[in-house]
Amino acid sequence: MGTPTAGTLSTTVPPGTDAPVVVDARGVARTFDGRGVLHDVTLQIRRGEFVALLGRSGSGKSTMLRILAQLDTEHDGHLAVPTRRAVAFQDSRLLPWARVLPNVLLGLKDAAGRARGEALLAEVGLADHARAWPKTLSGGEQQRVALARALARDPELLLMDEPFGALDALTRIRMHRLLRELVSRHSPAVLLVTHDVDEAVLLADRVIVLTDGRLSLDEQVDLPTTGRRSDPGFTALRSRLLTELGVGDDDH
Ligand SMILES: Nc1ncnc2c1ncn2[C@@H]1O[C@H](COP(=O)(O)OP(=O)(O)OP(=O)(O)O)[C@@H](O)[C@H]1O
Repeated sequence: MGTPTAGTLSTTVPPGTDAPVVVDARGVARTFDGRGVLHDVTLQIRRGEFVALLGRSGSGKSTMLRILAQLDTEHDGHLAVPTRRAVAFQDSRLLPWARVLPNVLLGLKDAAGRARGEALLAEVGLADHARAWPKTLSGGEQQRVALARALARDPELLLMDEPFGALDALTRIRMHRLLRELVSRHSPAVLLVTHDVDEAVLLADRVIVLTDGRLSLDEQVDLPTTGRRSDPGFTALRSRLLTELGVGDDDH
């Protein structure tokens, strides 16, 4: 159970969870031009755990994600992450000169990988768009392809940075549903960076908050997976998180 604290919080896993640790970050710190952006971040994520990372703009969320993705290795502290990891960003980053299926299969060399890629494209409902060019797809469809591409790598760790940030509200709801299905089927550990408190509480098993580069809250989401929004605990947790982010309920 997490408790809001002012200083650095060492994150722990729920009691009784004995799944192996897939992300082990201890005392991670990052400075840019002498300015501290992340300070002493300690975070463990276990196999199959879905963690949402919230924080105000500039709190260091994307910096943390880039470090976990090892796109940024210029940090201090200890970090262990699995080799099999995948990243999805707000823009789908599909290669414009390759059709949809080749985008999903990019870098997958063996037959099993290619079969997994084709199956994933079907799972995101886009098998009939296999030969389409990315630019002919809607934003939501492009994100579905990006998800298929990420999961085709059979990642132990799926890192997502505001993947639904540019989508309209209805498409976002459909993407939430799809992501939940995909994650329960493929069980990667997930770190989802989001601005959206509702998205975090709807999707995650655990929510963490970065405040000025420090983990300031770490809380299990103890809510049923279906009908979550209508559970009384939903509003309570949402409200605690908004307070932690410095936004009153009335402002939202
Ligand atoms: N490559 C960089 N060079 C210099 N400063 C950087 C660099 N990357 C990030 N920063 C700074 O680090 C701080 C945290 O940035 P970061 O992108 O991690 O925040 P964030 O929480 O993801 O914000 P947002 O929600 O607005 O995307 C910001 O002040 C940003 O300007």
